[in-house]
Amino acid sequence: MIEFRSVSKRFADGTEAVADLDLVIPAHRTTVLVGSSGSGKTTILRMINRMVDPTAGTVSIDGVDVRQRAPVPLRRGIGYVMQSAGLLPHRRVLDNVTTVLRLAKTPRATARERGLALMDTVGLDRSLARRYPRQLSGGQQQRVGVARALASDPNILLMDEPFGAVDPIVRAELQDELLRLQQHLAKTIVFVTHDIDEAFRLGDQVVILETGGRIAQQGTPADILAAPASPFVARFIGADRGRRSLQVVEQDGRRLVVDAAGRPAGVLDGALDARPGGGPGTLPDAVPGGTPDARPDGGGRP
Ligand SMILES: Nc1ncnc2c1ncn2[C@@H]1O[C@H](COP(=O)(O)OP(=O)(O)OP(=O)(O)O)[C@@H](O)[C@H]1O
Repeated sequence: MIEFRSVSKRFADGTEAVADLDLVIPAHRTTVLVGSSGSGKTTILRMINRMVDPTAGTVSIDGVDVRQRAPVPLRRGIGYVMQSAGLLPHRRVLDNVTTVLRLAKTPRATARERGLALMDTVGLDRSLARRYPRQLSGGQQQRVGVARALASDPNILLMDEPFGAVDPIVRAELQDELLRLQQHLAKTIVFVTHDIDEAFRLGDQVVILETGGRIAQQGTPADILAAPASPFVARFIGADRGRRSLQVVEQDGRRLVVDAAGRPAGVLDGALDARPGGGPGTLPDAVPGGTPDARPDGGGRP
């Protein structure tokens, strides 16, 4: 668990990036910090691995104040992924992935094996191991960045707008990959983004920040969608513009879900009201297991 207690950060020029922040980040979950530019997200993230030290308050990991830890070993034990991937341009992909292992004097063959296994983990073909970063696509570079961050098997992974520079399709792929990875790895992930859709997709906990790192609302995506805590939050999540409202319309005998602008978002699964008398929103209370095919006697089909 990572805990911020009464944490403030004032930079030398007087900018108060974070003011009196109290925040608990649970272990083995993904917490997403989301907010507009300048709301202090990066500063909060960097106080965890001491790239920035607070001017007041304490940041602790599992009850230990991070200031009791020397910055370099602390950082080596915490994965960090940035928007630009931050790869070393003159080193091959595999060498980038194994940077931390080499610093820790891991034997060459062991580091190599681990590096290749990490490439598998993040969905990178091993044939790319000998390429240089410039010979990869933006999405592939980000995967290398994630593999490198996982190399020391850290408990904590800090991700600062990691998918901000890739196109929407690749971004969605990377988000899927992260969700898949996290199911197996269960790291404590702190993820920074501007994008509320990305926050809702990835976050077990979402923290919406206003200027000065003030928490406008924190909770699960469902909590926040169901009850935005203020007009600011409603605006931020698009609820005030009806952007989040979905409706069901009938077309060609199928029931489509459309968004506020009338764009199709999907087809409503017919299983919910397939029985006689079923209407919109009817639960399948007469069908054990949820769908006819799931009946223990196999009686769903003729
Ligand atoms: N080294 C610094 N010196 C002075 N001010 C800084 C420094 N780093 C950040 N700030 C200021 O602190 C505030 C918070 O910055 P921070 O980068 O944490 O915000 P952010 O929410 O991550 O923004 P963005 O989404 O644009 O990256 C901003 O006003 C920024 O200009």
